[in-house]
Amino acid sequence: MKIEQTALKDCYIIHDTVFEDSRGYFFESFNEQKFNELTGLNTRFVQDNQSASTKGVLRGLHFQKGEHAQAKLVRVLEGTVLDVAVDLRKDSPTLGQYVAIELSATSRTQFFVPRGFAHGFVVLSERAVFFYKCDNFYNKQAESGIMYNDTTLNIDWKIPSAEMILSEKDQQNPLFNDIMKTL
Ligand SMILES: Cc1cn([C@H]2C[C@H](O)[C@@H](COP(=O)(O)OP(=O)(O)O[C@H]3O[C@H](C)C(=O)[C@H](O)[C@H]3O)O2)c(=O)[nH]c1=O
Repeated sequence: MKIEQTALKDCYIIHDTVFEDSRGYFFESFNEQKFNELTGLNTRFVQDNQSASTKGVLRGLHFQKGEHAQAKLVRVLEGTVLDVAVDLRKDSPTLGQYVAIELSATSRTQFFVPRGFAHGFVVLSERAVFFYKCDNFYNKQAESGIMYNDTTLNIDWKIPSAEMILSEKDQQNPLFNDIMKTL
């Protein structure tokens, strides 16, 4: 397992060590000791989530507020997505900046999104199965979001908005500048 820093503090790209042989492949998809040693964090994940989506589906940008904030370790089990993490940490010098990374079942790359970030992804392949570990439990009352096409964030999602499929909820997410007033 190797980790790669990003421009946003504590937001890491993880490259797993894959053992391939004539049968196929094996890799440790998560090892708490190695993860915390390499990141210097003390993360304990408590909930795993999985979703399947067709091409163009955009889930996000989502986050949970306050004490219910979640760090997420995300990866793709099938297909390809563009995954995006936005820094919402008020004291961060990179507040409002984002990292976008293509994750796929073939690359097996993982992406760690710390607490204090909004997170979302858009599906680039015909179908994608998305799996992620969370270090805090789901709390519906603490859920919040930001419009994916907020011009302040100016995220390049790589596909036209006309091709995107969003939930009713995600079509009505607040804007970054408005939500930051509530945090
Ligand atoms: C997130 C979550 C949802 N749910 C229920 C609530 C709804 O009845 C249903 C679908 O929820 P939602 O439409 O919010 O699912 P996504 O749009 O995939 O939401 C996720 O999207 C992006 C990618 C994220 O990073 C978040 O973890 C998460 O918000 O599952 C639960 O029961 N537990 C949960 O942890």
